[in-house]
Amino acid sequence: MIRLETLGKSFGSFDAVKDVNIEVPKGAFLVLVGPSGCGKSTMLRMLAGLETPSAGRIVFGEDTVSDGEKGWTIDPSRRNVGLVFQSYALWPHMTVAGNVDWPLKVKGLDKAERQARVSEVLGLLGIGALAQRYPNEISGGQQQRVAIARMIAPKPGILLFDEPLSNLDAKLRVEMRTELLRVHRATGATSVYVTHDQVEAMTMASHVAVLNAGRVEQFGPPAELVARPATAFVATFVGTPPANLVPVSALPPVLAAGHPQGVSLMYRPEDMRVSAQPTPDSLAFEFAEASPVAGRIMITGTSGDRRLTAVVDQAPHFTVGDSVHFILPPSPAALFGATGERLQ
Ligand SMILES: Nc1ncnc2c1ncn2[C@@H]1O[C@H](COP(=O)(O)OP(=O)(O)OP(=O)(O)O)[C@@H](O)[C@H]1O
Repeated sequence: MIRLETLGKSFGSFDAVKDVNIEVPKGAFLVLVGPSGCGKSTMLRMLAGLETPSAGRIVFGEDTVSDGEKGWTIDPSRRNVGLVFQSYALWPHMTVAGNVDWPLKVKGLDKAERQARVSEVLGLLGIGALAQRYPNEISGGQQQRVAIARMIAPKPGILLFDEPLSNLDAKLRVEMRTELLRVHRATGATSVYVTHDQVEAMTMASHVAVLNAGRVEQFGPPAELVARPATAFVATFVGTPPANLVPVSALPPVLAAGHPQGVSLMYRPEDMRVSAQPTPDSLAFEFAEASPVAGRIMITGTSGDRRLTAVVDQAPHFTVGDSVHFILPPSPAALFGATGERLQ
């Protein structure tokens, strides 16, 4: 179990992480997701013990491992965590087996135990055949597997991942997601995974925390975040594609009627249709692109810095720059207030 209680971290007067309250059970796969600079890495560094919180507490199981009020934190090497970064940071002068063996040596295991564990984790990651190669003799994806093998070898209770797949190409990234989940399950450890990629977050997580400017906007299972976003930020951040948010002032009069000023209305892409001709319930945007998604077509339009997307079965042929009329459903899927809070 990992519990974060009113956790905060300030750098001078700047709050990088503020008032975070989260609890996940043992074996959970928690994903911290949010835009660049929202505080994800700072949270992970606090979990790893590389950074002391300025406020609140971090509790692993029954043990408080960091206390912001008292200003202390248990050393990274003594908190039973494994950490994998975006860069693999393998030791270039050691073989694959040597890299994975190193933390076991540090832990003081005897040679027979170490050999058995190295071959077990290399097997788990499917890289047993690479044991005697050096890091510069294997691919980026293989190097990342070695980094993960090295992390799990000493059997940490908590696995921490900081954007571990972002250096890999798109296809390998998708494969490695499945691999990582398999490894996570095989170890029985609780994992915390940082990414700015919401698709990665939604496909991997048992629990997601969406961060924005150092605060958790919403915490819950991925399906709940998509079905019932708590804030306008979450609504436009999660989902494939994310939902559309339209200020009431931009709506056609027939749809704006009855809604208070200042609110924004959420429309799901799959509830919208597109037309080459205007209708009383449509919004005119400039056609930007059409792309196939799971047997359907995703149409994107732009207007200044605003975007709308619709996912439809059929659409007229548009070329870039054409007017595309997005037909909105009679009722929005949700309503958000001026400061982004959910109204209904
Ligand atoms: N040592 C530091 N001193 C001052 N400010 C810092 C320090 N470390 C991080 N910050 C600031 O705290 C905020 C959060 O940074 P953090 O690295 O946690 O964000 P992130 O969500 O991981 O971003 P990214 O996805 O770009 O890595 C940023 O505005 C960053 O500039």
